[in-house]
Amino acid sequence: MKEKNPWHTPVTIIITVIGVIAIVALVTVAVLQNRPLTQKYKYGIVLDAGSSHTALYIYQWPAEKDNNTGRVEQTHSCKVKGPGISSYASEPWKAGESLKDCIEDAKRRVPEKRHDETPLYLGATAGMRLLSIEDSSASNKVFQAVEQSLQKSPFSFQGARLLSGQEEGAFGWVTVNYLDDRLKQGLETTGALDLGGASTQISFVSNNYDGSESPKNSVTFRLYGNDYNLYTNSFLCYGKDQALRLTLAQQTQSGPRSILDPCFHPGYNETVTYSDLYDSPCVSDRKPQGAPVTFTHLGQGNSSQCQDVVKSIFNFTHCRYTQCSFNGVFQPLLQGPFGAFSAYYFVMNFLNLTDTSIPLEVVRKRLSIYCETPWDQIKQRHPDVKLKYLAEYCFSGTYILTLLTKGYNFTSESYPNIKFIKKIKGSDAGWTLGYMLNLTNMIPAEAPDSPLLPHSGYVSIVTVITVLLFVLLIFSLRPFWPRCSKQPQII
Ligand SMILES: O=c1[nH]cnc2c1ncn2[C@@H]1O[C@H](COP(=O)(O)OP(=O)(O)O)[C@@H](O)[C@H]1O
Ligand SMILES: [Ca+2]
Repeated sequence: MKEKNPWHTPVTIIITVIGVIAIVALVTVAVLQNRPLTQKYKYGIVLDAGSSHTALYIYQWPAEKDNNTGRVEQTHSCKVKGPGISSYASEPWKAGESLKDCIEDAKRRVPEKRHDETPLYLGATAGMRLLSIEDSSASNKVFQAVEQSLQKSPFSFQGARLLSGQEEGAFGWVTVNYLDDRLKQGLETTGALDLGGASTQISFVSNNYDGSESPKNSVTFRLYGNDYNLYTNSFLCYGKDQALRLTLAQQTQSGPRSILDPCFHPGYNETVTYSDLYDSPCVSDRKPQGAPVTFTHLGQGNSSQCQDVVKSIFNFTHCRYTQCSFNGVFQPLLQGPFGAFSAYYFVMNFLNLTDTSIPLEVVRKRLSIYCETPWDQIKQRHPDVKLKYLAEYCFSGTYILTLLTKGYNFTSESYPNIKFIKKIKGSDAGWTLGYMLNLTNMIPAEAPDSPLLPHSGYVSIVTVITVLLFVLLIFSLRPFWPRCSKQPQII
């Protein structure tokens, strides 16, 4: 005789069907209710008005998560055509005009309905610092011109201002550590080395620095519940373009008609106007009297002499602190890893020297071979590179190595702690992101509460618990199950 399967009784079938429907309904509700809301983004725009050029950066972040780390990313950048805004001192309105193309570009990149709520900032660095020293009324006019132009944009313009060297250094450090997710996790931080055209910044956290020695170099932050005591210094006139002026001024003090420059390739030959060379507050007080109108700048390609010339622009004679970098500026002991960006990266990348596991001695040797290569050969090898950049890479490479080792005291042992970087996770390393995070209060002082589980973990746990409850329910109904007897049934 056939035994009747107890699972096939109407009661169990009904319980099972209801149970399955309940599970599906429960999980669906749980998933839908807690699903991350459809990704709506917010945007922010920062214009970096550097000494050599201006660049516009667009950042975006999920609208619901303003307070979470590692969520703001750069989606686009636009390079403004022409020179930096400080070059428009004699025709300020052109500084405003120059920004228009990149603003038009940004209007297309940011969804139209977000335009009026998107903050737009302009920060100017060392080029404008120099102009404000040289001619403060001209610098005010340039700021007025760019403000007028940016106010016309549909974005929420928050002002154009001059960043202090301290801010430039500190925001570069915030950017690097934010993008590396080091702040929220309270990890050891990365120092920031920024080389511009007119100034250069060094910023790092050192355990034996509490800010009491040379307070002007100290910036304190409380970020995500951690306190940071940052050392930062900006050297005005030690960006690579002004540093080149310093070495040329050094070589033209007697007002010669020509100089044989060890930092330029053999065969290099250009005419330079004295008034152009000395047209910067970094060198203007040293203009030789009675010099001719021009001098001939000849290349010699002698690396060791180039190192000597470059070294001579640093002053190591006085230090009223326990230790100094150069020019009497306090610097605590170097500590931890460093990210070196902007012109550090451009130059070392061109020279194929970004790999810092190559011993410093080998790096120096390769650079000297490069510097000694005749100018004609260099031009032939790099027909697509802008001649102004190409002519200066030997000087710039030598300057970078001298600044790092003689200036900041990196050694053969600590050199590998430096990484030459352009971008971190798709965003450019530089002060702009840190500046925007600060002005939009996007990094909280205290750690935000985070959900216990990620969304997927939450869904899995809800599902498992529901299934378990259902099985328990079935078993708890056992007394009501139809008897399943082994005895032959009477039909
Ligand atoms: O492709 C490149 N090769 C070499 N140098 C570059 C390249 N792009 C930018 N630079 C240099 O990077 C530096 C950027 O400085 P910036 O304009 O930000 O000045 P600042 O930070 O001192 O105000 C300038 O010296 C510029 O010439
Ligand atoms: Ca810069």
